[in-house]
Amino acid sequence: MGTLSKDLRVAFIGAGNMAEAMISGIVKTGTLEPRQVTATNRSNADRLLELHNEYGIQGIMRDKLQLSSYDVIFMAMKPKDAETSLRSIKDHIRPDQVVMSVLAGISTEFMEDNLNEGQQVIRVMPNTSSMLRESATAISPGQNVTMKNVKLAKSLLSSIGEVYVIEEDQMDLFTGIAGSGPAYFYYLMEHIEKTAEANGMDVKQAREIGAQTILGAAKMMIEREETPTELRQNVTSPNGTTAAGLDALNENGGGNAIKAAIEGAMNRSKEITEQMAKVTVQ
Ligand SMILES: NC(=O)C1=CN([C@@H]2O[C@H](COP(=O)(O)OP(=O)(O)OC[C@H]3O[C@@H](n4cnc5c(N)ncnc54)[C@H](O)[C@@H]3O)[C@@H](O)[C@H]2O)C=CC1
Ligand SMILES: O=C(O)[C@@H]1CCC=N1
Repeated sequence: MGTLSKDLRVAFIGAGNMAEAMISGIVKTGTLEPRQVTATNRSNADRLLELHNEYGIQGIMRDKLQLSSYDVIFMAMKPKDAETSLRSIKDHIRPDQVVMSVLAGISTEFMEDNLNEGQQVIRVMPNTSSMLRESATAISPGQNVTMKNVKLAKSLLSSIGEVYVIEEDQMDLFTGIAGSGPAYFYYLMEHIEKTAEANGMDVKQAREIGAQTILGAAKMMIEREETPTELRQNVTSPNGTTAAGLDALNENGGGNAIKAAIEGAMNRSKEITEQMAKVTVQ
């Protein structure tokens, strides 16, 4: 990916978990210098100071933020605050500035409807592994965005992990798999720890062992040619321990639970889109 300009300036509106994960990835990889990044929120000055102390970035209260001096403006508040926030920025930005939203369920159409005609927008779905440069991030460009700014988005976001340009109608599914996905693995880990502890192992040791096992399996799927089914079969000896484990997983609805989790998150993303459309119509 191309080198980013030392003059590029990026603002995060909303300074919560997702903004921090992205800021950490962007700054700690040296992709942008801390002076190029600003975070803002409505009223929590302590939080802005915390981000300044940790990453060296600027923390500026929302009413003091000079929006016109940023090339990229990340919307990183909750989806319910999207409409008010978009409307509050629309008359303070130029069409050549690009608004990138990480908000689940907020469509490029919704962004464009709540900003001025011709505004460049990109819908982004990262995950919190951005913090360690391991996000799986999707982007879907809006209708006014230039190729130059799509390239800029790819360069900037590749500093926090892998970037996929996808059709926007796949964004809800992507959110179910990757945006929400880390939580499924943390939930899995919580159960590994509980089970290990109940069977006499130290929790800290169980966490290390479980995490190394998840990491190893993820690397096998990325680096090897075999399909997940082949990889699973390679672990599973006839009448062995894995077969017993997988039988128990299936008897307890393991496969269905994974499908339900992804579709549950996907459907919630669609529902947010529908709810927001109703809000705008009223
Ligand atoms: N947490 C995650 O794993 C992911 C979150 N997202 C999206 O990121 C967004 C933020 O999520 P989190 O960081 O987890 O939430 P959070 O609750 O940790 O942070 C939200 C932040 O927005 C601020 N805020 C709210 N309204 C504002 C306004 N009008 N102006 C300025 N700041 C405002 C809040 O003060 C807070 O700092 C959500 O829309 C979510 O869909 C997307 C991908 C993954
Ligand atoms: O739970 C949520 O709504 C956000 C979006 C994807 C991950 N976290």
